[in-house]
Amino acid sequence: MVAENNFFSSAKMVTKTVDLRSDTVTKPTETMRAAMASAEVDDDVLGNDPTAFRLESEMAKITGKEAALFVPSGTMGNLISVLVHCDIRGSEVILGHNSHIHIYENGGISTIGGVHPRTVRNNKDGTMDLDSIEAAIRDPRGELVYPTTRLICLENSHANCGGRCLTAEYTDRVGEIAKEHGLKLHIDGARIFNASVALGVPVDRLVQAADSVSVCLSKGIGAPVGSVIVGSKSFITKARRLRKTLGGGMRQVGILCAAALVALHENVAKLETDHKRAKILAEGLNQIKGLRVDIDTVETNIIYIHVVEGSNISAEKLLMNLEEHGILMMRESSSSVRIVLHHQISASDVQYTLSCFQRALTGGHDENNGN
Ligand SMILES: Cc1ncc(COP(=O)(O)O)c(C=O)c1O
Ligand SMILES: C[C@@H](O)[C@H](N)C(=O)O
Repeated sequence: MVAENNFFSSAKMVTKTVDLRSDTVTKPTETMRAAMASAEVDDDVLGNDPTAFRLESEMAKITGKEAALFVPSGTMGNLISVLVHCDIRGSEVILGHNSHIHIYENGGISTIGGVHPRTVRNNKDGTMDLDSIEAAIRDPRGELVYPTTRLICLENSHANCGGRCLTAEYTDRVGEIAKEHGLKLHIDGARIFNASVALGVPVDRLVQAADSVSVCLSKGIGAPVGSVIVGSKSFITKARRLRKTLGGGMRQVGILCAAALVALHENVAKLETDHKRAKILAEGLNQIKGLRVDIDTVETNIIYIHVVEGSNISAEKLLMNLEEHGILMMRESSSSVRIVLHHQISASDVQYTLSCFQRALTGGHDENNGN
């Protein structure tokens, strides 16, 4: 009977699902599905799929770069970019110790590209100290024993630093350091649109100093699949070849690019609302005993929530309790969880989430289910 009671009580608790695991969880909208169904397509390996070409042309214009290339994922976008810049054995890339490329991409730049990572500590705001970057550049006089630095990578907005935004001025300074030392600069711009909206700075200005950028279409702007890398024409020519080598050349890819064009046209404008709702949710969570959120670090759509010492629940248990109410989130550490907002999270979802947190933390009764 207990099992049955548990079943009924847990079944009753899930009144709706609020998926806050990531901004990668969005489902294609009806407009996207209609665009996919009617997309003009052709073989994008033998030539240029016309819809892919439209998307790539638009992304080159938005980012202020000469050319662009659609790729299946942000991970492949970063991998191709690093491997194009570091095409000589013994190359080394300077990147953040907390960067997505270094932590969440299976070390692909090393295992596939033979590129050596040299990490510099990320500050809480996603930057790396300029003097630390410069100090990490290998002295050419040590070429007998050192790898050769060829690339610096930044990430904007910075996912693991809570979606913090790098300013154009900071990026320009890193670009100057790269140029002074004959290096290239790549930006993992998975959420560059979020940074652009949060800072009120156009994307092309934010990435002006970069030789290449990988922009995710499947994150904040809600396309079902894909990323676009941008750079010079010669960079994109090399990237296209490497995409094929890695198995990323797809045929009638316009079906996916059609949805991405809808995302570009319809969802960039929604990012400001995502950021406002993130702020409202962060401020509400910060009022709940047992939780701590550093409100000032919530600049875009990502919130890190710390379960403080002395609270009556662990991060694991909190995730389980919330999941019983249909609230899905990612565990960040033994004492913290992550929330990512997106255009399919409504204002009422934010209020429902806050009420579920309140109940989970205070063991409060669920007024809807009387338990
Ligand atoms: C900052 C950042 N870069 C790159 C990626 C990789 O994108 P994908 O998941 O499409 O491979 C992600 C994933 O969400 C990300 O958050
Ligand atoms: C988990 C990570 O790989 C993914 N990029 C996300 O932010 O959800």
